[in-house]
Amino acid sequence: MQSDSPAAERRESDRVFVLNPVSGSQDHVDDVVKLAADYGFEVLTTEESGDATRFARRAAPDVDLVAAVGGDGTVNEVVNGIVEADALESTTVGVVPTGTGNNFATNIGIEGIEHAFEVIDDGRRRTIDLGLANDCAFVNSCIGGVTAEASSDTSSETKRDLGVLAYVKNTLESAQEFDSLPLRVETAAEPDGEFERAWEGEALFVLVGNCRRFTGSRTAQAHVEDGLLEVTIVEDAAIPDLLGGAFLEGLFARDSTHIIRRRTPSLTIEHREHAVEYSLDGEMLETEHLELDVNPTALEIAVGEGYQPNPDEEGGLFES
Ligand SMILES: Nc1ncnc2c1ncn2[C@@H]1O[C@H](COP(=O)(O)OP(=O)(O)OP(=O)(O)O)[C@@H](O)[C@H]1O
Repeated sequence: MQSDSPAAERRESDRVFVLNPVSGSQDHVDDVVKLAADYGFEVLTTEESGDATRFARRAAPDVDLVAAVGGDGTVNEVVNGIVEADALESTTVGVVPTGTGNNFATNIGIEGIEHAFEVIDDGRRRTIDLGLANDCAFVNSCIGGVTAEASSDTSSETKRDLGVLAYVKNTLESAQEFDSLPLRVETAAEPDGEFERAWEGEALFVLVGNCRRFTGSRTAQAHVEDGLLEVTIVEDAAIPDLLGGAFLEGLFARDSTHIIRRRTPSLTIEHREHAVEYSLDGEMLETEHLELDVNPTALEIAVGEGYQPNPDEEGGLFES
């Protein structure tokens, strides 16, 4: 395997922290740098978007662990760097939550900055599923149909309380009219022999969760070691329901005629006319044809004591 860094340039530490100084409220840099020095970990600070991927790609072949210090977007960049270095098997990912939403960190039981250092130092390790969208990796979710403008307008408080539903809520409240998406979504057969299915129609949003479920409630974490993605299609026809005063969280939590849920190891999403903007853990990807897969239990992560692979043993709302 080829490495970007010459063998002579061995790292100072076998754990490298990739720090995004502009994530979240941006007041975490001094604390993180001090903690890293106390623990003897190396810190690489990003200067622009894309640096976290580059730093992780270069460091991964030489180290045991690369930690993302930031929010979900930084985790996504770091994981993609490790994938590009072809170093998934030998690299653990740590997460220090200094972002705005920190959904992934919450899902894996990381409670704060100091806790993250303790977990990275000697906490549990688990291997979780890794989502792939047209060969780009994602850990939490892939979302189509929620506009980038809506994302940037959403307040941090709403984002923290509702996660991705905050964007949906914001879009519904601010948009004068909705551009529905004429989509065809094909979900593949489950490993246990369930047959494949296709859905075709006008969608408002398509939400695909690996470590994320779109109920907006306590069980917002999906089963992340089952080799499956949880797909939620919100049909255009759901708009009157969504605008009719129904609590968004409640609507997503129960069955609805216009909300389709599937669990599948892979799927394709096709737009009949033009490219759609998808958000992979908050990082944008524009394409007409999206292929989504799971690389089962491919990503080793440092998890907190509160992490549960399967948050609800009952399986809940999803059909295969
Ligand atoms: N030094 C930098 N300057 C500008 N942008 C950066 C820098 N480093 C990283 N980025 C970009 O910042 C973006 C946001 O980062 P991130 O998602 O980690 O934080 P957040 O949006 O505050 O948190 P969350 O996604 O959890 O709500 C990412 O797209 C990343 O590429």
